[in-house]
Amino acid sequence: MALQQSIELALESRIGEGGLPQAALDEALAKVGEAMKRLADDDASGRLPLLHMPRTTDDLASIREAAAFLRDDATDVVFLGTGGSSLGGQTLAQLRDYAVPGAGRFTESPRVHFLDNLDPITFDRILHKLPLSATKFVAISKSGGTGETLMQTIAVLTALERAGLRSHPNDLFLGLSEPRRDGGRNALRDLLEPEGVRFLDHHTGIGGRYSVLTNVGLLPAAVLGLDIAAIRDGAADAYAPFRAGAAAKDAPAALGAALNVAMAKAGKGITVAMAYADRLERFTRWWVQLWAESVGKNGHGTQPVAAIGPVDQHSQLQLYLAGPNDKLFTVLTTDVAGKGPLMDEKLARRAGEPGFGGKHIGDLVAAQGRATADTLARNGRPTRQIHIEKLDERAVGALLMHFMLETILAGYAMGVDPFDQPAVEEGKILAKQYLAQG
Ligand SMILES: O=P(O)(O)OC[C@H]1O[C@](O)(CO)[C@@H](O)[C@@H]1O
Repeated sequence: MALQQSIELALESRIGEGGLPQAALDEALAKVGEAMKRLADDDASGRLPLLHMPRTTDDLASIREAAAFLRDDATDVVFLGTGGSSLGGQTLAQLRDYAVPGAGRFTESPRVHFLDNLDPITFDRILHKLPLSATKFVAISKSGGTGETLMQTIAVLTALERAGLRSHPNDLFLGLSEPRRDGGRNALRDLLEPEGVRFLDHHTGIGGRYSVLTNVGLLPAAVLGLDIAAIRDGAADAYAPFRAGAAAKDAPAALGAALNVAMAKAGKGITVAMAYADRLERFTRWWVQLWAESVGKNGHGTQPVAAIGPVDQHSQLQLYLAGPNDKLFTVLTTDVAGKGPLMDEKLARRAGEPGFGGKHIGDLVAAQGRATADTLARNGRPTRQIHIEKLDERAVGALLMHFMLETILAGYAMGVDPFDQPAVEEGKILAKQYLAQG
C-alpha cells in the first residue's frame, strides 16, 4: 500500500488531555461500521458508481484519444471550469509540476492552465497572451449551467472570433458535460454544440467533487502524459479493504472517518490538512471542497483548512500549537529523505549550521514533517499522520480515493447527505439578480 496512516498521535492514551479517548473512538467506529454497510449496499446496487471507478478500464482509451487531440499541435491547453470540474485535474497535474512554485514555470509543451477562478483581469491577460491558434480549450461543467464557466466560454469564443479563428472552434475546443436530460437545456452544450464542438459525457451518477477518477480528472492527467490506469489502480488499493469486508478499524479510510466524526463530536470544529510537499498543495484544496461541501449541512460539519509544510510553519504553526485546542490535524509526508541538493560541509559550517553538512534538503523536510507532528502531539493537539512512500500516480490515486471514502462515510455517520450542496444555490441566484439589476 502506497499510503500509511497512523492515528496514534490523536489518541488520549498517547498525547493526554486534548486527545481522543478510546471510548469516543469506539463509539465513532461503530457508527462508521454502520455507514460501511450502507456503502457496501451502494456498491452492490450500483447506486454509487464512484465505487466502481477504480476497476473501470473501458473508458481509458477514449480519454487518451481526447488527450491526444488536445496535445496535437498545441502549445497550450486551457481547462475552463470550477470547483469539482477543476480541482481534481489540478491535483493530478501537480505530478507534472503544475502550479508548483518556481518549477511550474518550466513545464514542457503543451503548457496546461486551469482557469477556475473568475477574475476579469486574469482572463483579459491570459486571452491576450495565449497564442490562440495553437491553444486548445476544454470547457468542463457537470451541470453545464455554472455562470463562471459559461462566461469564460463566451469570452473565449469571442476572442477566437476576433482572432479570425471562429470558423474552427471545433478544432480548438472540447466540451465535457452531462448529456442533456430528456432533450432539455444544458447551457454549455447550447453554447458550443452549434459551433460543432465535440463533447465528452460527464458521468451522470458522479458529482463534481467526486469526479477526479472520471474523465474530468483523468483527461488533464492524460494530456500531461500521466499513467491514468495507475491512478485508478491506486484508487483500487484504497478501496480494497472495503471490498474485502474489513472492520472499520482496519480500513484506513473508515478509521479516518471515525476519527473525524469523533473529533467533531468532541468539539474540534476545525480540521487541518498540512502536506509537506509542493505537489500536494492542490490536493489540499481539492480536499477542502470535498469536505466542506459534503459534510457542511444541517448545522453539521467541521471547517477544513489547507496548509503546506514547511512554509506554513512560518505562518500558521504558532496558532496551531498555542491557540485554541479546537482542531484535528492531518500531517501528510512523503519519502523525501536523501532527496534534493546536498549541503556542502564547509558552507554549512560557515552558516553556523554544521549539522546541515552532508544532508540533503529532503532530509530537513522529512525531519520537519516528523517534528511538526510530534510537537503538535506534545502540546496535546490531536494529529493523524499519513505517509506516502513515493508520490506518483498510484499513490495519488490511493490518496484521492481514501479521502473520498472517508468523506462519504463521515457524512453518512453524521447523518448528512454527502452528495448534495443545496445551500450554495442561494448566493448564485442572488448574484444573477444583482447582475440583471446592473
Ligand atoms: O461542474 P459544475 O456543474 O459546473 O459545478 C461546478 C461546482 O459548482 C458547485 O456546484 C458549487 O457551486 C460545485 O459543487 C461544483 O463542483
